Amino acid sequence: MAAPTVAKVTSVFRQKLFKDKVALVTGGATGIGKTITQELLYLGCNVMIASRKADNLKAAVTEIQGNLPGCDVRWTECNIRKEDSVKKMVSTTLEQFGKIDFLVNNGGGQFYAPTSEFSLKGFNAVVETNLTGTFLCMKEELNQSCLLSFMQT
Ligand SMILES: CCCCC/C=C/C(=O)SCCNC(=O)CCNC(=O)[C@H](O)C(C)(C)COP(=O)(O)OP(=O)(O)OC[C@H]1O[C@@H](n2cnc3c(N)ncnc32)[C@H](O)[C@@H]1OP(=O)(O)O
Ligand SMILES: NC(=O)C1=CN([C@@H]2O[C@H](COP(=O)(O)OP(=O)(O)OC[C@H]3O[C@@H](n4cnc5c(N)ncnc54)[C@H](OP(=O)(O)O)[C@@H]3O)[C@@H](O)[C@H]2O)C=CC1
Repeated sequence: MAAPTVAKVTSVFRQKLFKDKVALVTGGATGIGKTITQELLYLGCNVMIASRKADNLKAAVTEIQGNLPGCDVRWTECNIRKEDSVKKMVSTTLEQFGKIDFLVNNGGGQFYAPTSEFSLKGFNAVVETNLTGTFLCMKEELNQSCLLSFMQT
């Protein structure tokens, strides 16, 4: 007897619950963001993933398309710390998909170090990414389109 096929992507929610919705996921090429992206695709969303590293984004799109054949996942480069880059990310997504229903503010991170050894430049990089970057994404989404925003950082 053949071994049962194990689904690579599943959800506790009904498949196609978000049919034809559009989601924009920052940091969607890696880690938690990639997992969120795949669940949204499984639920029927079309998804734009965005972050700084084009190589990561391209590799993620290829991997995800292998896991979920026929899904519509695309990528665009963006540094969420830069306002012009965020504006371009949002306008590119709207040009390609026509709307944005969900914004997932997943892009971000931190350095692991004792406070005594943490440089001000490093601290500022974390604040500019997690706080300012998330603010810029939410502001631009609200100005150009978005209905719902999920905070994570
Ligand atoms: C503490 C428990 C938390 C548990 C919950 C959270 C878990 C997680 O977040 S899991 C991991 C998430 N992923 C990451 O953190 C991935 C890496 N993070 C990023 O890429 C973030 O965007 C970033 C904001 C943390 C980094 O931004 P980025 O602009 O890419 O940073 P730079 O490389 O340009 O560095 C800026 C500046 O900071 C200096 N620096 C490097 N390491 C440290 C350190 N340990 N402490 C202080 N400062 C550090 C770095 O040297 C740069 O300065 P210059 O070298 O003078 O340019
Ligand atoms: N793992 C954990 O235990 C926890 C994680 N978190 C948060 O969840 C989120 C995802 O973390 P995780 O999946 O673990 O880590 P990852 O490092 O895999 O994900 C971080 C993502 O953020 C992107 N990113 C970082 N800086 C920028 C930027 N300036 N502009 C655009 N994108 C950026 C990275 O892409 P690129 O480098 O290509 O820009 C990367 O894809 C982060 O915000 C993290 O702080 C929160 C609590 C716990």
